[in-house]
Amino acid sequence: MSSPWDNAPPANETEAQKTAREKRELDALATSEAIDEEIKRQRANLKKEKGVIRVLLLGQAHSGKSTTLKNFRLKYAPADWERERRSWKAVVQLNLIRNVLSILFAVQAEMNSELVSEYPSSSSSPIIRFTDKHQLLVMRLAPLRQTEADLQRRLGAGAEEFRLKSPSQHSPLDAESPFGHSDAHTEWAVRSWQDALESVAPKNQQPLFDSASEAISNLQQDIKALWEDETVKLVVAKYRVFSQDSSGFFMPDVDRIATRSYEPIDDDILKARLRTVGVQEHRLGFTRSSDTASTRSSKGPVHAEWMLYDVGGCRTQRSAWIPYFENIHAIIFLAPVSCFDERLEEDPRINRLQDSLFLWDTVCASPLLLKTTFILFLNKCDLLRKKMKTGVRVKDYLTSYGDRPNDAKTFVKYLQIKFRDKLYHTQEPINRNFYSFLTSVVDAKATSATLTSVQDGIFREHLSESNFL
Ligand SMILES: Nc1nc2c(ncn2[C@@H]2O[C@H](COP(=O)(O)OP(=O)(O)OP(=O)(O)O)[C@@H](O)[C@H]2O)c(=O)[nH]1
Ligand SMILES: [Mg+2]
Repeated sequence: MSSPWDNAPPANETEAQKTAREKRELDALATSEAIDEEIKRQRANLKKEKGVIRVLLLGQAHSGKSTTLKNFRLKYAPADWERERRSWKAVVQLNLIRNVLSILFAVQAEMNSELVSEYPSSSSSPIIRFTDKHQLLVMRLAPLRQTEADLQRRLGAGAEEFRLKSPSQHSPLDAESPFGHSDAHTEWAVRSWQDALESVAPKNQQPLFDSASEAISNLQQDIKALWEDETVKLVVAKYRVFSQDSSGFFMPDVDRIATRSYEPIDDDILKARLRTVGVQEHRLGFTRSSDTASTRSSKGPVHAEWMLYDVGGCRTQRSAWIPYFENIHAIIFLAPVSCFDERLEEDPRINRLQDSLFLWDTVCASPLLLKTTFILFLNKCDLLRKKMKTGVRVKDYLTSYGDRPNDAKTFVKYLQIKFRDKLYHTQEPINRNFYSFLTSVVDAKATSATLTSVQDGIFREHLSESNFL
């Protein structure tokens, strides 16, 4: 197509025709410039998108992936963090209600067993005797079941507990086969973490007097009485109500949380448990001065965009990870170290630490990830330290640990080497970028320092792909 400037104006052009032609030409020029601008903008966007550093958070369910993501947002996206703060209220309330209902479940099971047997289950265990007070507490707290159902409906699939179907023998990447069919897609189309939070976000800045807050605050004293009761404590210990994982455990905070005006503090948000369903994308922007960004750069401030992908870690969700392996710059792999004596929720025959090691093996062996930076978080060190003090022996669950000292420090060192060796031995000996950290990602202060190192490491490795301002 010829440009409006190609043709000379006709010789017999009138003044009116000349004005009209010049207007047409000016319009055409403006349109052409607008198109050029749009192309330039799109190119810049494309370049920007190309410069995005993509980071994938991997690990089994409950390993701490979403909690790590929360730490990234707390540190690098404080405005988003503040905007979402009040939406976490519903999640914390749901976690607290689940704590109460778990206790009630155990109390009722014990009450029923009292009816069928006159004898305590073991002669060494203390005798549990209920009174009318306990019957009354069970009755008064029963409406929390309805509140749980309401909150769960508002929060969506992430708020649903995992339900065991039929465990079968399979690879750690999938319920059926590493790359084949699984029931992941049945859970795929549900709402994301952000959608879930938006659905419960307060519509204005006024305190939220919703029905859940009302119900919980009305029962504050009963919840407290249940938690502090000596007989109930025996039941909680006997049924190991909170033993496997302390995820979303808020019972000691009843006074603060079970009030109408409750607003979550940072620690509550980090502790709150909301299962990730599918894969969720979170964009983060970093601007740093060149001297801290990299020794290789002598230019001004460096701007980088990161896309963090948080995935569901449950076995049925893992096949959804594979498409994200392509073009990924870094993987942050969460391996919870306190779970060496625990079993997978979705397949109770499998030890959780073994599952983490298998999963790490499988991920390291992927040919798509040869140039990817591997960052290992040996997580839940706080829970490991507590567990080791109770005298649980690692070698009873991990025979290869042998007669090494049964303390947290020796054990995490042992795991650090085990994971590192697996990374270096799964492929031809090539230089793979590897960093490992001992973490407790519910500790925001300590995690902040770790994230600075992580950011430095990824920046250094992938600086050429970042944008320079
Ligand atoms: N004490 C302690 N709790 C932790 C730690 N890391 C995570 N948690 C808690 O463990 C629970 C599960 O953590 P998430 O971050 O939701 O786990 P996830 O890996 O995202 O799990 P999925 O979404 O199911 O794959 C949450 O309640 C966290 O607060 C830790 O280092 N120490
Ligand atoms: Mg998650």
